[in-house]
Amino acid sequence: MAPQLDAYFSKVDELQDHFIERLRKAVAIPSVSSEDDRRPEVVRMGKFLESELKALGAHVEARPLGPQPHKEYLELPPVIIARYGEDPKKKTILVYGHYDVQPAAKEDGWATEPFELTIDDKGRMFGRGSTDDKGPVLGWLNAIEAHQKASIDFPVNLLMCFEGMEEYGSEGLDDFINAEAKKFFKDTDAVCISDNYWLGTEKPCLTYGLRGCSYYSIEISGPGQDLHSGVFGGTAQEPMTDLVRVMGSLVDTNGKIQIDGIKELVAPLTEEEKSLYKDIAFTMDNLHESLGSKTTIFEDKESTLMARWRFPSLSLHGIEGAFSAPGAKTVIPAKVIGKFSIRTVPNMEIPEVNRLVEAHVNKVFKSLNSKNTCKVIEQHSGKWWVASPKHWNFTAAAKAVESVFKVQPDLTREGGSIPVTLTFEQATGKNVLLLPMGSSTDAAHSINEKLDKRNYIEGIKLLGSYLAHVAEEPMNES
Ligand SMILES: C[C@H](N)C(=O)N[C@@H](Cc1c[nH]cn1)C(=O)O
Ligand SMILES: [Zn+2]
Ligand SMILES: [Zn+2]
Repeated sequence: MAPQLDAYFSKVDELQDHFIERLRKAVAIPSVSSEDDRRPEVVRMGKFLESELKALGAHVEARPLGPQPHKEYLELPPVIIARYGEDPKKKTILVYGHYDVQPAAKEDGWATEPFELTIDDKGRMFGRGSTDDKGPVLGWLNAIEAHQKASIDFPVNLLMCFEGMEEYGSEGLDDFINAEAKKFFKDTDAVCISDNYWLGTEKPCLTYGLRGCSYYSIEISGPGQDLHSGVFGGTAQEPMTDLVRVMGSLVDTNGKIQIDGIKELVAPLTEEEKSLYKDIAFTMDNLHESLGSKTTIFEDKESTLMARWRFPSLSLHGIEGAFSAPGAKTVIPAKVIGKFSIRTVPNMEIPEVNRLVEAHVNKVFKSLNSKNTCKVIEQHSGKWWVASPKHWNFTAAAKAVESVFKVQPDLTREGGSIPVTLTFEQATGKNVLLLPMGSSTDAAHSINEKLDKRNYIEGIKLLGSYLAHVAEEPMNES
């Protein structure tokens, strides 16, 4: 190992308590992008990053994105962009992350307060955003600080782009990235995103593919107001009765999407691709552990990985306007909005998926012969992404994994979505790599989200080591 990396790793170990305190401060800011009344907290989180970056000597700008589409009364949180280093002899790496989080409330079933970082005796650091994506975002800041405190020259110029709306479909960011591609991001040689997870708990991976996500709502309304079911039950057509039928027609218990035409859009599976899955370090036990049960659709790892990475899935998320509190309220909701999303894969095109979804919902609703009104709305869509893992950007990351974890990483795709990945690739024309920090058991988006202390600290080493290897890799584009 290069002596400089050795010194860097030691400094990261020495500073670990300080880095955990930084994460504690970040988790304490409930920057939930999907809740209107939490918007000031999202802005506060952006300001926190801005001041931490300034303290590290980075050039920082908070760029406004204007009003939120469909919610013009709300300003989008700013994108925090920063530059650390401006040496023309060094490569320039653009890193992206998000500082917003999914909603969380103790009543949802959290064992600890979601916005208080709580560390247990196994070194698990619980808190909303710990793994998605505050830990990885702070990882870049921590890497800068460890270089400074170890008096090691920073190996690259670092451009940073941290957004506050990722969990709400990255509203406004595509236009921003396209507008800045030839300005703030013009020197970019490669892009790195740390916002996904290892497949298991022991072996790191490099990720070269993501599914897209198209999110819809179905709005069914009828009565002028909520009704007493004793007075109106049996006399009024009920929106909820229609909605559960329409939602129930979208997907079956084994995850099979029931919308005509969807499966025909999926790229056929080749024999060569099929053979890739058997060598991936992943077991059904890994899945059972992260799932918290054995209620899987498939019994084998190959089918499971394919279902997660290269086939579409449709998930039902919830019903707005429905009675959901404990107890037994005898209400007939007047208007209900069902939410679902489709994870998309090559070669599914967004407009075609939208057309098939709309046709299906309208057909099923019509078959109910209901006098209620039904509308399907596309909330947001992001396209799938698949890149070449043979690029020097991936080679540098693989060497970094070996230097920190002493293993060769698996090359994986991911079931989740990071809509701007493709935007960065297209806008900069450069290779994008996903370099995860967290593990499969981190429960991102769920209750009891956590990041293991080991993943955080070794992850900071990984990010710094990646930058050191990037500096040394010849730039043969492939
Ligand atoms: C993988 C990433 N950490 C993530 O959680 N992304 C979200 C992004 C999203 C939200 N709506 C649509 N896409 C996800 O995959 O759900
Ligand atoms: Zn994320
Ligand atoms: Zn997320």
